[in-house]
Amino acid sequence: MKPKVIFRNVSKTYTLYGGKFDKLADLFSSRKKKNKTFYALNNISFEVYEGETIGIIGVNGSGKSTMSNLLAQVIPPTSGQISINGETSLIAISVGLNNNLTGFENIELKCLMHGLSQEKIEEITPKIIEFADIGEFISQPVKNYSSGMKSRLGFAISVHTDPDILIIDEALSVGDETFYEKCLAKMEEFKKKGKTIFFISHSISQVRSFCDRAIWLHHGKVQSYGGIGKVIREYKEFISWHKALAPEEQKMYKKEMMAKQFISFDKINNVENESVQLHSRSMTKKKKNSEKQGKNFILSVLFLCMLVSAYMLLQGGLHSVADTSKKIENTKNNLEVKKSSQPIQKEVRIINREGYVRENKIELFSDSNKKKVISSLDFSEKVMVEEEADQLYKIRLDNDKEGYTDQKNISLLDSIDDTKKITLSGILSITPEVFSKTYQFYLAYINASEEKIKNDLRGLTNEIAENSNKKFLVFGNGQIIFQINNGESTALIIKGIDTNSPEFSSLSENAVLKDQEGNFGLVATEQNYIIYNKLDQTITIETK
Ligand SMILES: Nc1ncnc2c1ncn2[C@@H]1O[C@H](COP(=O)(O)OP(=O)(O)OP(=O)(O)O)[C@@H](O)[C@H]1O
Repeated sequence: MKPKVIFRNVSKTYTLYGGKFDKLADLFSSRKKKNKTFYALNNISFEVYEGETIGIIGVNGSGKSTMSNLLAQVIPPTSGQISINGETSLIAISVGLNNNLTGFENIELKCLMHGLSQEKIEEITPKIIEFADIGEFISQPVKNYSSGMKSRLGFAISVHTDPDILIIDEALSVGDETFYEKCLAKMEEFKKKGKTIFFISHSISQVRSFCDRAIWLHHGKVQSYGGIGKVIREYKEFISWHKALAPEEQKMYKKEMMAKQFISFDKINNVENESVQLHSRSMTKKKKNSEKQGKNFILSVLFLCMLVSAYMLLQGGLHSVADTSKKIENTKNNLEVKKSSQPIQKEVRIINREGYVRENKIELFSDSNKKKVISSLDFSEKVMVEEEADQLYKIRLDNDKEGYTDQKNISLLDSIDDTKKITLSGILSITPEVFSKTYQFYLAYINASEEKIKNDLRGLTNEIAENSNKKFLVFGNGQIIFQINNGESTALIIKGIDTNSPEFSSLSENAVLKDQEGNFGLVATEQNYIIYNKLDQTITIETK
């Protein structure tokens, strides 16, 4: 039988920047910063056949969504070969639907993208609407939908366009039980037709009940691959081992694993400290022995060793790395699983107000225990504060990502003292001439569509995409940049600001929000917010 999907030594790397300002500095300045390359997936190989249902499991950040995006050909691999024989369709909560279009329009658009004729679209639209079952919302813009509704519509469209390969990324986790059962029935129908399904889920019971085989991803590598029973057993063993570690050991383990994702595994294989490997490895590793050790690699290993030594010293010889390994081996027999004490009921206050990040590079945690950092936020990033409990805010970002951060890191927008107003025309002397002479002309294009900016403005010299939703349009010698989010300009960035002038001091004195070090500030004018970044000598202008 011919494989439907083949992955051969596939890797996906990302360049990690310190923050949006670092990225801008790197893109536009001649002084290049040293940014890190991160392996989200490293050297992945497998084959999947017609009619198979493959579960993809792994803890947060292990590479599941990266894998689903590669499968759906939404992103290209950095290296290796992917061969896909058939039409793929990805269903994920935040992917594939255009937020500004209505449910109806999204149906038409997605069907057209799948190459369906107008006649076929007319035939299946009522079926999609019936399956999605979101009532009147079908004629509302998708941005007004709950995540459950998005998932319903996404699933309904995808299964009705009849793809050969269906990729379901956590999309069923937000639906209710009736919808979940309806989806399962549809997936069974798919299986019977001999179609291939990739099912990415945190729910082990869903994966077990539905999949034939599974791939367990762990820190960007295939930790186990094969029959569903075997893979789930190994994964669960790992989870119990990990849960039994003390919080400090968990942190240490994660740090070590992530450090490996920053350098080539080929290099690391030669000197990999076996003591931190998991006890149950079933996959075969390709050994490469003759790699030259580069300077960076030696530094990284030294750094790792220093970290380990420092940790062991601090803990007064708590455990050696070898001990940790033994501990893994003897998890079930010797380790006492720490029982959490009675959970303390925290009082939750509903906030639902917009806020600004008030320090640069604050940590966003995945849950209120603050164990896992999921991203870092830059000064002045706008967030929606949903609730507060125990001086911790639960916040939502523009891309619908949610997380927790300390209350002190966020200023609620309506609590910002907006009275210290200054005018934009009053600070033009600190901006480069190319902007100050015709600033009103440029300002008129904040909130304009990308298309309009490109049509109307001359001198576009560069276009830099940060991801599928966000890009920068660079004009002239790079001093005028429009930030585009989802096809619309959301901010105008001016580079080459004179930060030594008295006008800049007055700008910073009037800041209604400032970071502690005084490098970043937000200033309110009658119509705009101006965010200055002293380090990069930029101001970012947004409309209020
Ligand atoms: N565009 C990106 N730039 C930088 N790093 C990224 C990017 N996308 C993903 N990553 C990183 O790659 C790793 C794998 O991410 P991915 O979203 O694939 O994990 P996941 O297993 O789907 O996580 P989760 O279960 O939380 O959804 C993570 O460490 C993530 O931070």
